[in-house]
Amino acid sequence: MDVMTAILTRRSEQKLAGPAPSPEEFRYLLKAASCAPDHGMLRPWRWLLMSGDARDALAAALAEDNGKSIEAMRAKTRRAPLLATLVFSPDPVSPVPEWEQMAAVSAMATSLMLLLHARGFGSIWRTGAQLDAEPVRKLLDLDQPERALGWLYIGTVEPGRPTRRRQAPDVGDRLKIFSAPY
Ligand SMILES: Cc1cc2nc3c(=O)[nH]c(=O)nc-3n(C[C@H](O)[C@H](O)[C@H](O)COP(=O)(O)O)c2cc1C
Repeated sequence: MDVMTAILTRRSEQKLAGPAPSPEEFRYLLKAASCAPDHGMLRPWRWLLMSGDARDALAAALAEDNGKSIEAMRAKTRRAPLLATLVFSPDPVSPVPEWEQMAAVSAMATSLMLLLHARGFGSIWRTGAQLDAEPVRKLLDLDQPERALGWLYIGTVEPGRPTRRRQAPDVGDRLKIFSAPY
């Protein structure tokens, strides 16, 4: 799949079943995604993969935080066979400002989503108010200044579902050709 097709046909997928990439395949795709632009090549991120019953530990942490039932939270964490938590691990002493480090994480994550899509996997990046909840931080073993940036839900879109090719928006009003005032 060429890059233009990958970009125009990738969509956030709510309904995802198996199969999901194996840890080895995820690692392979991540290696490529880590070639995204990254000032200082700091790679200020890490991923935590959860599948099978291991997803229930996150459900328990979410339930502990919001007081809802573990079953209700399990229904969320089991929406895809692979749950990949994206952790931002900024380098606090680097001369590269934190916002640039965050931008590098976003570039890597977008590249990964496109690579997953090109390989036949669907994904959606989900966030929410509970990312900073103490039980979640504890489960993910987050140390300051780390913070979770969300979960990539990964799996396979149901077979036969038509592609939802995007109509690329007209962004002409966001573009100006600068001409020097002299
Ligand atoms: C940082 C980030 C956080 C997101 N959080 C959520 C979320 O919590 N729930 C959700 O349904 N989608 C979430 N999304 C997905 C967007 O809603 C989705 O990309 C947008 O609607 C455009 O749809 P598309 O990805 O199919 O083009 C998130 C996307 C990004 C980049």
